[in-house]
Amino acid sequence: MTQLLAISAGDPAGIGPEIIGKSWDAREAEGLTPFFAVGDPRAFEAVWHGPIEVIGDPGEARDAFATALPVLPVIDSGPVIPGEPDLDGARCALQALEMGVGLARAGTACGIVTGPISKIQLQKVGFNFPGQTEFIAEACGVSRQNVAMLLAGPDLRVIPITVHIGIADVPGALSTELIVNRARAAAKGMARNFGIERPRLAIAGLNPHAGEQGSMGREEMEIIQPAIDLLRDEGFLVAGPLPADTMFHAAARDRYDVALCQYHDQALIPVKALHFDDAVNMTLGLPIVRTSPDHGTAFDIAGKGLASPRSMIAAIRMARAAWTHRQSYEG
Ligand SMILES: NC(=O)C1=CN([C@@H]2O[C@H](COP(=O)(O)OP(=O)(O)OC[C@H]3O[C@@H](n4cnc5c(N)ncnc54)[C@H](O)[C@@H]3O)[C@@H](O)[C@H]2O)C=CC1
Ligand SMILES: NCC(=O)COP(=O)(O)O
Repeated sequence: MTQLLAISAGDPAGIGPEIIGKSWDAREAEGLTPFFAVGDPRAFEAVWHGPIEVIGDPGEARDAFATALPVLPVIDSGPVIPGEPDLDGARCALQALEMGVGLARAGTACGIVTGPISKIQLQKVGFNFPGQTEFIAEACGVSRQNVAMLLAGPDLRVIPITVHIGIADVPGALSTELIVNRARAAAKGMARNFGIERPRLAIAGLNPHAGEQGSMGREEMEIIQPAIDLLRDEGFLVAGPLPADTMFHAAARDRYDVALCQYHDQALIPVKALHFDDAVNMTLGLPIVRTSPDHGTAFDIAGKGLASPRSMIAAIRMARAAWTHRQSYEG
């Protein structure tokens, strides 16, 4: 029997508990695969009025799911004030993440959907990672160079090659090796999680007009084109380096399955402009399925009942679909 999905609640003062509760409300209308939450039950009670069943073991979640949101409890986060994050809440978010990843790695859950955390809050309690992506990679024994952060919406999939670093550090962080590693993770991840056997990769330039033959920057000639040549030698279908300003309109998007972009906002601006409501963040290159909504903690609206569960629902759906694709990919 397929195990249930684990959903870590994220920061208890953010919108994670509300969108998980709303996803449970929508379980029948949306045909969602059963799931259980990992977090502080009080964080759910503070923002959502649906039924909760505290479980002692993921094995209890299947029966509970029909009538209540099953919650596997973590340490008590203390009083939860939506929109006001604190260190107890950050510890609680970290424990939920650790437990959820552990359950997915053990096969006790069929994958993990991570609720939004505040990176700065987590770092205050000793979390020494740029984000959940790198934490999960390390927990799974995979180098952070060999995973790829995919943001996927109905009409566009993107991967940032450099991720959570300052823009001034981007040129120095780019290397032919990094681009090749991300592209390999992208290609394998498309086959394994989406059933796209020979994905078409598009790789963006860094500079205006993709450098215009070196007149506006040399990274395309010295770093990006050599990566593309290596990837083509390995048999991958790769276009690029493409000028970033003309690769995201509708006709251009039809020519590739996933776009690899040189830095965070080059990738995330187009996908969030098109699909903020229902894009999903998936980590490619892991032995486990991991998805997440595309948005953050939204402390500004937490506890007001305004949070949309659309991206969380899409993340639940994508995790389950990826799990199914993996069964046939891995035989
Ligand atoms: N996967 C994750 O855990 C992510 C975490 N973050 C963290 O979130 C925190 C806040 O980041 P921001 O840049 O402010 O981005 P954000 O996504 O939290 O919020 C941006 C804007 O979108 C709105 N919004 C976000 N999700 C919404 C939803 N489901 N329904 C309705 N409105 C929604 C917010 O109210 C806000 O106005 C940061 O600490 C960041 O580290 C950001 C992105 C992803
Ligand atoms: N901007 C995307 C993002 O912050 C995702 O971070 P994470 O999934 O690595 O925590």
